[in-house]
Amino acid sequence: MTDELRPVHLAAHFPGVNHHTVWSDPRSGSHIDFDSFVQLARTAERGLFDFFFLAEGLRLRERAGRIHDLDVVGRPDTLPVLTGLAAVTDRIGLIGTINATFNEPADLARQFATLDLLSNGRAGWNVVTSADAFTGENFRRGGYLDLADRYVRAADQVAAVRQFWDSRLPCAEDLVVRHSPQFDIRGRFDTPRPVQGHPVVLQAGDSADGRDFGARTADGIFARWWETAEQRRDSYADFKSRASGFGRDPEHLKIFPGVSIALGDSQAEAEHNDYLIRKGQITPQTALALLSHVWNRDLSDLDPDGPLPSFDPDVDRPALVQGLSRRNDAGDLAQRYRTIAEEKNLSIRELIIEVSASRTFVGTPRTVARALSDAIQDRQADGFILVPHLTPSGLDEVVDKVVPELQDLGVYRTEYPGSTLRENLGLPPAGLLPEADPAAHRVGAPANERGVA
Ligand SMILES: Cc1cc2nc3c(=O)[nH]c(=O)nc-3n(C[C@H](O)[C@H](O)[C@H](O)COP(=O)(O)O)c2cc1C
Repeated sequence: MTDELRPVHLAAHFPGVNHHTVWSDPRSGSHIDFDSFVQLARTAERGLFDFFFLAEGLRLRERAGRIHDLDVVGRPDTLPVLTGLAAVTDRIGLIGTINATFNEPADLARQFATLDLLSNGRAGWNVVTSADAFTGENFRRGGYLDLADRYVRAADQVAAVRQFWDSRLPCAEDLVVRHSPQFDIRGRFDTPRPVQGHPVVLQAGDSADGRDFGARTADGIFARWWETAEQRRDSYADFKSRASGFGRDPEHLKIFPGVSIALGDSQAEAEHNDYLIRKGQITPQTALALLSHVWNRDLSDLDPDGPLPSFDPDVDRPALVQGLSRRNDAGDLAQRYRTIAEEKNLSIRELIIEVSASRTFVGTPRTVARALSDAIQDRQADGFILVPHLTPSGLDEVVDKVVPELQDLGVYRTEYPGSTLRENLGLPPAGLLPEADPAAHRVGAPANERGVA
């Protein structure tokens, strides 16, 4: 890799509860069969991606009290899937999104330590707060936790989990004690220490509190990909300066926005393909569902090929769509939609297709590789989480055609540089690392063998 150029990192997002999949494409496969997870993860590993990524949706979305019939209907639980993938992959990182709101530190610490052990140091946890009461109703405590407390608990949760990871084998010295507003723990950890010391922690959540939490605590951010280059630079710089403000080296906080790629043999063909993909994603019903979310009104009776509604969004009533972050900027967004629709004479569906374009890199493998690299050199991101429009074959072309171009540009690895996810991401060691001597893990080994002073 060329020294002066910043490297491009890539990750693979397995599509979940969303409208990214083009179901009308005959190549669309199952989002539930384990074979689909295996195929996508192995493709990403062939492309030397840093990690395979699973988002989390703990409750199917609903609109006006009914299941959102355009979503994938459920999916297998994150950690068992990643654990299964650990057995059929060798080098790629495995990052799972798990909320910090409804779980207990001892459980999370055991689960991610185990994934790290079984994958030989490839585990990562994407921390989300998912604190809407609707999701919370699935759990023992009901709605649970005001918005204002979400990140208080998340910070406490991650700190407690790391405390467990840092504790050693059962012995008197290693009581895990934590008395905090969220937890009252006096326990012991029964899982061997993670290979990475601390598995990698990402964070997703974009409010000021969310950004502060991520900048203070995480190794990386699953970030939004803003519409303009200036917004992306600002957002990137904001995360980095928050990290510096917390006394951290900003290079140790990696920014990974989620983006898509549409390819063609010429720019014109790529643009045509991109339009077909977005048209396949934004079906007439999806267009109306997305507009209903912004307007906070049920607009399913409108004509998707007709104009935007003349009335304004209803920002005062309870959220119509449950399980999806509410648009706090609905008034401004509706105004923007109107301006674009009027300027370009677009129907509802055409407008939603138009505004969904900003997340996609469109071009030939060569121009897309250059654009990805340019965004990294321009400090808009440190890497990308690629969201394919097809499962499980949606990254084949990227790996076969874009990765070699990135390598040609001198911005992409030709082999994995390390053996752990932390090493491959260029992150420093964290937490207590296990002793080289496996006997040190033996229960009953003398304290000095276990490294306990
Ligand atoms: C890029 C991104 C990805 C997210 N992915 C998930 C997810 O997979 N599961 C989930 O429950 N919440 C997810 N969230 C929601 C956040 O955890 C959080 O609940 C939400 O963004 C509201 O917090 P905020 O006000 O700090 O943004 C995601 C948020 C962002 C910005």
